[in-house]
Amino acid sequence: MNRREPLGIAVIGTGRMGADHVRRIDRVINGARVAAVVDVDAERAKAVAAGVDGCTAHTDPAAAMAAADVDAVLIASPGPAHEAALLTAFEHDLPVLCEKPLTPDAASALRVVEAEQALGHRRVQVGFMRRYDAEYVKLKALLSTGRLGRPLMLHNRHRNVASPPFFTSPMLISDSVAHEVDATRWLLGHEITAVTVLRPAPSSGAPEGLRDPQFVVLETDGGALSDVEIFVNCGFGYQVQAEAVCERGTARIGDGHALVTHTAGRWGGTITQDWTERFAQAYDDEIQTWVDATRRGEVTGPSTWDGYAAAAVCEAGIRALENGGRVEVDLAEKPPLYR
Ligand SMILES: NC(=O)c1ccc[n+]([C@@H]2O[C@H](COP(=O)([O-])OP(=O)(O)OC[C@H]3O[C@@H](n4cnc5c(N)ncnc54)[C@H](O)[C@@H]3O)[C@@H](O)[C@H]2O)c1
Ligand SMILES: O[C@H]1[C@H](O)[C@@H](O)[C@H](O)[C@@H](O)[C@H]1O
Repeated sequence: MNRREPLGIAVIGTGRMGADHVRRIDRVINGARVAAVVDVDAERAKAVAAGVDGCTAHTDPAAAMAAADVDAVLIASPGPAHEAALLTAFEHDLPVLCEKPLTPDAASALRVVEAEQALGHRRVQVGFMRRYDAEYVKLKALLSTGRLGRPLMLHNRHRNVASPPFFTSPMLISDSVAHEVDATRWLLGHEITAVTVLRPAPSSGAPEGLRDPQFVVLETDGGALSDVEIFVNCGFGYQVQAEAVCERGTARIGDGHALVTHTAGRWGGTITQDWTERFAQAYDDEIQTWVDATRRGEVTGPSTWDGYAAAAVCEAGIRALENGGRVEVDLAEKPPLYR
């Protein structure tokens, strides 16, 4: 498809992320418009549609996808609703940007992989936006030059101010560490083969019963280790940091030192408070890249396979969290469509 018209996008789910993507497509992105929004909460869908010229509001994803002016779909409903929306998009053979996680577990993610294979071509980009963040892109580029030698370890820190009320202990892995799982696979070009989850005493700042923080160790088929401190009720800020330790040096991102102040006997800066702030540019670049590729008739970026691989690693991580110890990742064979 080499399009002159702006791409008409249906946004499924108009909560925090979906509404932000609607604003982005409407005001920031070139070559696209929000043609329809969908939410099981009809009032929410209507309120979001009301702010966008020519946008219709729906409660049923299938009705929106069948609309004549819908050319592509952005899925931003909760993870458990993704599989149904993806399969409906495949019925209409529509290009999709699906927010992470692709689906919440490996079996459903594999069903999506199989359904896309049955179509015979890639249709999905998964919303692992770190691949579009300027700092992650620089780190990846540096590692790719080989100047620092072979990466031996990655140290990751992922901290949220507070978790939402529905957050469970396994979701620290499937919803949050999923980002580091993808970043590790992408930065190193390795598959993750085993996961160990260590459980320090929960923070008194975490809701009763939530295992927060957790310390996750990922082993890769290239012999590297990637550790992740996940702490979703740290209380003070949104921090995402990564340090690569290589044979001849280290490289670190995410210190947030863009602006440092010195005043009244102190020095300091500010800490971002959530992902919409920290990754604003990454989301813009992610969606623009998706729109541009879709208008050229191409599919780029993290694939359904990447979404499945992350789900399989997270599933092993959840078993490691529940039973303690180390759990090997059970990964299906990679189909030719994704090689
Ligand atoms: N990439 C990132 O950094 C990032 C950040 C936050 C959230 N997310 C992802 O975005 C997605 C949405 O998260 P959120 O924080 O916006 O959640 P949210 O709870 O704020 O919003 C979800 C919305 O989807 C609606 N919904 C529920 N089931 C639906 C269905 N079957 N069809 C249509 N709408 C439905 C809900 O009514 C709600 O309005 C999740 O997959 C989440 O993991 C990604
Ligand atoms: O769904 C959100 C989102 O993916 C954020 O990027 C992450 O920092 C949060 O931990 C997670 O709950």
